[in-house]
This record gives sequence, structure tokens and C-alpha cells, in this order.
Amino acid sequence: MLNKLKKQKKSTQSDTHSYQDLSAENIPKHIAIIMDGNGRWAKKRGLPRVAGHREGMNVIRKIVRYSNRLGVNILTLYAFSTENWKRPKTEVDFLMRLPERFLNVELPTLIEENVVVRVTGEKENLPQYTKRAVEKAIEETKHNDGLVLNFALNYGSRSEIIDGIKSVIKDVEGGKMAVEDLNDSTFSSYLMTADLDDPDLLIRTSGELRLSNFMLWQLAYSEFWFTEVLWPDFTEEHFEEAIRVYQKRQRRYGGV
Ligand SMILES: CCc1cc(N2CCCCCC2)n2ncc(-c3ccc(F)cc3)c2n1
Repeated sequence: MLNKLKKQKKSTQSDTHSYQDLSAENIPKHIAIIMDGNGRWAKKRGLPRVAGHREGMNVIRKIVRYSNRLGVNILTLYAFSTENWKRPKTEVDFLMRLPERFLNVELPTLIEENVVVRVTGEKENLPQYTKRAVEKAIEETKHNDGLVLNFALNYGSRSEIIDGIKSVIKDVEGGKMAVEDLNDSTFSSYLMTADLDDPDLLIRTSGELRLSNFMLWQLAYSEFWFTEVLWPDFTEEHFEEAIRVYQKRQRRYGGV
């Protein structure tokens, strides 16, 4: 897609498509997204909050497809934090049905598009129907080797770090690990994202400028791109703009 468009650009200099100066060579390998603004989107339209979540799922579909075409290796989507359990029960119950609803429609296409579905978070205390839906998707896509679609589900970074520290202590006390061997790389192997590279780019929608207990260790060296756009209004063009800004920063900092 990009190479084709890049050729087009050479032949039609007036090409004003937003693909301009999006380099195929420096697509971020791992993009993480905090998909914020769903409730606000609904409220602005006089709709119930759940309408925003439903519309937000349609945006996931588009961004997953686009990421796969761009050659992104890992797309992490913050779907539910450990703090979200404090929301009204009716909203939590609705949210917990979304993985099933999304996968009932999308899993065949994800399989066809060679996507690997993965979940980062505490799966154990999810409702059975939620766990069953995600485990089925993980199982049915585990032999794929394309885009890794990583849903952060019932995930909280501080508890992930605390659990990692407890495991390190257990291994040191058990003689499996020497304290001297503890460093960034060995500690990363104790986290839920042990098998993933850290995000190169974090996108957060709806104007919030916080991490909200998301991948605090993993985002240490990531580029952040914030937008006022609410997640249900987020488009491929917004996604491209985030990547374009990322690539411009890489060129600038890469030179020093
Ligand atoms: C359990 C909370 C939740 C919320 C949610 N929202 C609400 C938040 C942001 C907008 C999108 C819609 N989505 N959208 C997809 C999933 C999903 C999760 C796992 C999976 F394997 C497949 C799909 C999802 N999960």
C-alpha cells in the first residue's frame, strides 16, 4: 500500500493524500492506544454511554485493518483497566460482553488477515463468557504470524510491577536468580508483556494527558501522541498523523 502510494506520489506531485511523507521504512513496530472519550462521544449526542463503546468497537476494526496493511507488528489497545471495575455495574456488565460481541463478528476476518490475538491482564477474574471468548480467539489465532493484536484487559501496570517484584524475590530466595543479574531486561521478563517489545508510540485520544496506570514500565522510552479527538471519531487519517509526527521526531533525534 505505502510503496504503491509512494510510487504514485512520484508520478503525481500534486498528490495531496495524507500519505505524503509517511515513510514505509520507519513504521512504529509497536503502537499502544488508550482508547478514551467513548462516554463523552455518546453524551455529546444525547446517547447512553454504551453507544460510545459500541461505536468505539467499529473504530478498532478500522485501525486493526490499517495497522496490518501498514506493517505494524504489535497493536496494544487499552480496553479495560483494573480501575474500571468501579464504574456502574450496568456499564461494566455491558463492557464485559464486548469481547464476545467483537470476536463473534471479527474473528473470521482476523484469522483470514493472519492476526494473532493476545490479551494482557488478569484474565482469571473476568466473567466466564468474557474469558471463553478471548481464550477461543487466542487459541484460533495462535498459529498466525501477522499483526499481534494485544488487548489490555483487566490490566493495571502498578499491580503488574508489584507481582513482578514478588516473583523476582521468590526466584532470588529460591536460588533461581542472583540479585546482581537483576536489570531492565531481566525484570521485563517478569512482566505480562515479557514476550513483546516495548511500545514505540503511545496514542491517547480525548485530550487526557495521563497514562492512567497503563504500561508504566514499558512506555519508559516511547513517543507519546495526544489528540483531542474522541475515540469513536478517530480515523485512519488521525492514525497516520500520529505516525507522521513519530517519524519526524525519529529523524530529528536520530541525528544527535
Ligand atoms: C472488556 C472491555 C472491552 C471494551 C471494549 N470497548 C470499550 C473501550 C474502548 C472502545 C472499544 C470498545 N472493547 N472493544 C473490543 C474489546 C475486546 C477485548 C478483548 C478481545 F479479545 C476482543 C475485543 C473490548 N473490550
